[in-house]
Amino acid sequence: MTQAIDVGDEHPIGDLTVRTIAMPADTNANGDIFGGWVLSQMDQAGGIAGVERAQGRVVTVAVDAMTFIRPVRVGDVLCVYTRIGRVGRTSMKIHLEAWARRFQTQFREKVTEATFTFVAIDEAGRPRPIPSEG
Ligand SMILES: CC(=O)SCCNC(=O)CCNC(=O)[C@H](O)C(C)(C)COP(=O)(O)OP(=O)(O)OC[C@H]1O[C@@H](n2cnc3c(N)ncnc32)[C@H](O)[C@@H]1OP(=O)(O)O
Repeated sequence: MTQAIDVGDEHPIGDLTVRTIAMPADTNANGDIFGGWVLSQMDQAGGIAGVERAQGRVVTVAVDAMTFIRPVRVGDVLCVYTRIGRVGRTSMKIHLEAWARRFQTQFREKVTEATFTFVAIDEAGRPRPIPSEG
């Protein structure tokens, strides 16, 4: 695979957690990809990072500062990067960035960013303490 070229001065921050392709079924009436589809990919990426950090089941409790910066189009490869932020007793903030590698090009652009809060839960769905790292 050829190296991506980031458009502008910014580069992705965090671990690449989800990488997927935007398909025609995910479009809105404008022909662009639904914001909800992108949000869903970010939620899944946050869930993966959250389960790893919390060593078990987590749920999304809040989505903050969701910003849609640029549209995603059919054929773009969506790459979601995650970074664990503040960890509380049972909850944690996960910072997410989604970048689109434009269809059949090397160019990659940041399309969305957000901070999600996940809560670690037990088998009964009740909050449980997040283990310390390591
Ligand atoms: C509706 C849906 O389907 S959304 C998609 C999937 N998500 C879900 O189903 C989650 C539904 N929500 C829940 O099950 C519950 O709200 C739970 C289990 C997440 C939390 O239950 P609560 O009774 O609110 O727990 P509690 O008040 O003890 O809070 C637990 C932690 O979450 C944090 N928290 C609760 N609500 C919020 C919020 N709106 N924003 C940020 N953090 C929050 C608390 O500060 C606490 O963090 P800490 O332990 O690190 O200090």
